[in-house]
Amino acid sequence: MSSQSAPHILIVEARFYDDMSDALLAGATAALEAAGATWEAITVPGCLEIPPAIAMALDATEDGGTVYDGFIALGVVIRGETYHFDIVSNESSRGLMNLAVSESLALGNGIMTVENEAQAWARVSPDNLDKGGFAARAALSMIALREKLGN
Ligand SMILES: Nc1c(NC[C@H](O)[C@H](O)[C@H](O)CO)[nH]c(=O)[nH]c1=O
Ligand SMILES: CC(=O)[C@@H](O)COP(=O)(O)O
Repeated sequence: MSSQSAPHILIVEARFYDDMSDALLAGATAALEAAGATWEAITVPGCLEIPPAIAMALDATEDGGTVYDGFIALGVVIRGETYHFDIVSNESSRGLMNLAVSESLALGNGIMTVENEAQAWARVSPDNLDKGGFAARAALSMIALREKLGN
């Protein structure tokens, strides 16, 4: 991205909880639009699918597809009765971190890993902790950093 053009962001949202996903997306897009960034969003079933979706987008870019200056991962993981919470939480985070480091991605991680719905709502709501907006601002900050570093 040249310093004159607006950053273009890919939002990958896991709509496991539709209403909470709406809140995260509202916060993230409000932050992007406030910064003058453009964005597009794709949806995956759950947070485990977010890292491979980003990898697919990167592959498509290499094949002449859309260039994304940054990425935002949005989702909610709520602990249930089994170890699956740990798998979904830890593996989605590991996948995102592996991609971000290996591909030098400007990535904001807006995946909430919480114990219950009350904790989730406090974090997804744009008029509360607004973690969707925070993830968007993190991605934008990393784009600016990458520009400053010259790559
Ligand atoms: N329990 C939650 C999941 N589980 C689904 C996985 O993310 C994945 O889609 C499935 O294992 C098929 O590969 N996903 C969430 O995003 N949030 C949850 O609370
Ligand atoms: C985080 C999850 O995968 C969770 O929703 C699954 O619930 P459970 O552990 O009760 O199967």
